[in-house]
Amino acid sequence: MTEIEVRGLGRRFGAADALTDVSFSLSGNKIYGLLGRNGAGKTTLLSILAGFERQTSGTVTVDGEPVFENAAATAKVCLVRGTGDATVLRTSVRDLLQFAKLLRPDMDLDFAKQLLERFEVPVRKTTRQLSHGKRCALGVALGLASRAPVTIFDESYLGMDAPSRYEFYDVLLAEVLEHPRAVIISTHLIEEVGSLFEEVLILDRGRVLLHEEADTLRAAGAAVTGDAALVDSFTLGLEVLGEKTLGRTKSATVYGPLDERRLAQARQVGLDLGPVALQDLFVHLTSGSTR
Ligand SMILES: Nc1ncnc2c1ncn2[C@@H]1O[C@H](COP(=O)(O)OP(=O)(O)OP(=O)(O)O)[C@@H](O)[C@H]1O
Repeated sequence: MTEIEVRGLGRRFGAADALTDVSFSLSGNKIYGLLGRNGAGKTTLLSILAGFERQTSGTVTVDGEPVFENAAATAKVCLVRGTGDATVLRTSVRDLLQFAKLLRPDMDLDFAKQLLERFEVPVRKTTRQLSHGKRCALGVALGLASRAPVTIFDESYLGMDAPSRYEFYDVLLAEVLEHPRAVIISTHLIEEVGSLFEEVLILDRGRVLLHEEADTLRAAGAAVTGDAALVDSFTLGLEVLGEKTLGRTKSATVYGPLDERRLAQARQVGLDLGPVALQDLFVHLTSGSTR
C-alpha cells in the first residue's frame, strides 16, 4: 500500500504562486478525486507528485522517498496528462507500447493491447495520425496497463467520447479491484466521474480547500426544498451554500450535518431533503475563486 506525503508544498512561477503551503497525506489504495477550478494548481501539483517538475518549497514523498530525480520513487508513479505525452511522437502505437514496456517493466503489455482494441485505437498508425480522442484513449490505456502503484489521470480522458469514457470508468473499477493501487483523477467532469471517488481533495488558488472522504462529503450537505418561508426558517443557523427561488418554492443547499431533530423538523413541515451532488458542493465551495 503506497503512502503519499505532501508537506508545505510550494511552487512559484516568477512572482506568482501556483501552490502555497499544500499539505496532505494519501494513504491506501483508493480512487482519489482532485478537484479545483481552472488555474487552481491541479496540474502543477500532479506534475510535482510524478517528479516531472521540482517544487519551490516543501517535500513530496512516495513511501518515504522524495520524488524528484529519484528513479525508485518515480517508477511507482505513472502520470497521464491531457492527450498523453506520446502525442508528439512519430512512432507507431505498436512501437510505442514496446517502448513503454522498456520504461515500465511492470506494465502489462497484453492488457494494454486489449484496451487499445476495446477503445478501437489503430496500432499501426503513428501517434500523430491519431485523432485527439484516440490519443487520449492511448494515454488512458497506457496508464491503466502501467500497474503503477500510483496512477494519475490528469484530465486525460476528457477528449474521449461519452461511450469511451464510460468504458474507461468500467475498466478502471475492474482494474483497481483486481490490482489495487492508488488512482488520482483530476477532472472537471465531476457529475460523471464523482461516484468513483473514495476521497476528494479540492484545491483553491493553490491551497488545499478541503480533503475529505467522499462519503462524508456527500453526507455533509443537503438540498432542502419547499415553501420559501419554511425553508428560510429551517435553514436559520445552518451554513447555506446557495439558494434558488422559483415562485414561492425555494431550494437551499446547506452544508453541515443535520441531526435527528432537524431531520424530524423537516419531515414535520413537509420539506423535501435530498442529497447534494459532489458537483454542487464543489461549485458552492469554490465559486468566486478563480485567478
Ligand atoms: N509553466 C508555467 N509558467 C508560469 N505559470 C504557470 C506555469 N504552469 C502553471 N502556471 C500557473 O500556475 C497556476 C496553476 O496552473 P495549473 O495548470 O496547475 O492549474 P490547473 O488547476 O491544472 O488548471 P486547469 O483546470 O485550467 O487545467 C496558474 O495560475 C497557471 O497560470
